[in-house]
Amino acid sequence: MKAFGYTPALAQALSGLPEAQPDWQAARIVRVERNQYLLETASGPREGVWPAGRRHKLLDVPVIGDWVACSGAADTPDEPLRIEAVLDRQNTFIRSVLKGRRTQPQVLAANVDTVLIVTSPLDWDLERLERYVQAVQLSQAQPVILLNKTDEVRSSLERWTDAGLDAPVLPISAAAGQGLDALAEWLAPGRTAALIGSSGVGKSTLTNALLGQELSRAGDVSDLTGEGRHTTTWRTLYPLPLDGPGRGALLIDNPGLRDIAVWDEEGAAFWAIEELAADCRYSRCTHGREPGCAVQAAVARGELDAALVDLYREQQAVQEAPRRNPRDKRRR
Ligand SMILES: Nc1nc2c(ncn2[C@@H]2O[C@H](COP(=O)(O)OP(=O)(O)OP(=O)(O)O)[C@@H](O)[C@H]2O)c(=O)[nH]1
Ligand SMILES: [Zn+2]
Repeated sequence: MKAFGYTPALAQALSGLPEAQPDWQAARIVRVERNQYLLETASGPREGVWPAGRRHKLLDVPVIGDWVACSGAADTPDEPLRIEAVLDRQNTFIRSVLKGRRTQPQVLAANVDTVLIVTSPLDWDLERLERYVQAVQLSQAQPVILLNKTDEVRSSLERWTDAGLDAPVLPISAAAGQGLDALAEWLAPGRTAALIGSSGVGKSTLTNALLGQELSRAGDVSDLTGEGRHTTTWRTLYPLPLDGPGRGALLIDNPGLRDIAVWDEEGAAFWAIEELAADCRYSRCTHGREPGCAVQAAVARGELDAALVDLYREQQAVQEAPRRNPRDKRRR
């Protein structure tokens, strides 16, 4: 599991869960399709289930890249493991989705170290790239810009590589396999990377170049689930070959995450709010006027935009409204 990024801190997080049982084990979610999960465990891949009907917060559903605690006897390898809890996330990538007339956050991936922002000379948009670099930094991941299709460029690349972005700009050609060795600095065994970029910039071509093989995605997924080609809801975490330019890193491929248009600073900031909320005095803090609110404290310190907090609170209110009982006692 070390190749999948397992660390002693995760073992501690698991045993530190208040409800942890001695037979629980850690696993990483390497494929998600609707409610079906494929897990990487210490003894290899296993199917996993997230029990339906469980009460949970919207952002607590296991997603691709998550580390989870699972129960299930090791001597019944054909039975899916039961996902009991999501272990503390290093970060999450969240997008806003429209539910009715409101937007609400949806987690796309967790525990991403490096975000490869793919662009090309034709796709280049400095302001948009600046926004994404900032969003990636906010989520504590490292942004790396890949300027693809440089095999088509005859002039000097300086106007792109020296554009003043707060992230490295690596000229590559995914199609010709050029420039990929420069990624070595960010890709290593146990490190997780995700690809984002507009349609047509070459993300699939790059994924194939890093994997060293052509992926037939629909076929790949139906192998696991028996579902057909119409399926488009897969999310996968691929271990890249050690001897290739991906150097044994893990690559998350998620159609939702790829679409740069739907993924924004707002999502990254929501992650920051969730993290801060763990330190609020009340476990059901709404981050309004409660004493000891860590979120409002961050606003007061100027570390968090008050408007984003308002937006977040609005979305939480909508999401929690049906279950909130006014007589519920506040828990510490
Ligand atoms: N010249 C050149 N063409 C490339 C390169 N990489 C990709 N292409 C071409 O660009 C087109 C789009 O590539 P894809 O890999 O499908 O792009 P994508 O980002 O996955 O696109 P979506 O699936 O729509 O998100 C294809 O025709 C590729 O052959 C490159 O390095 N150089
Ligand atoms: Zn609070």
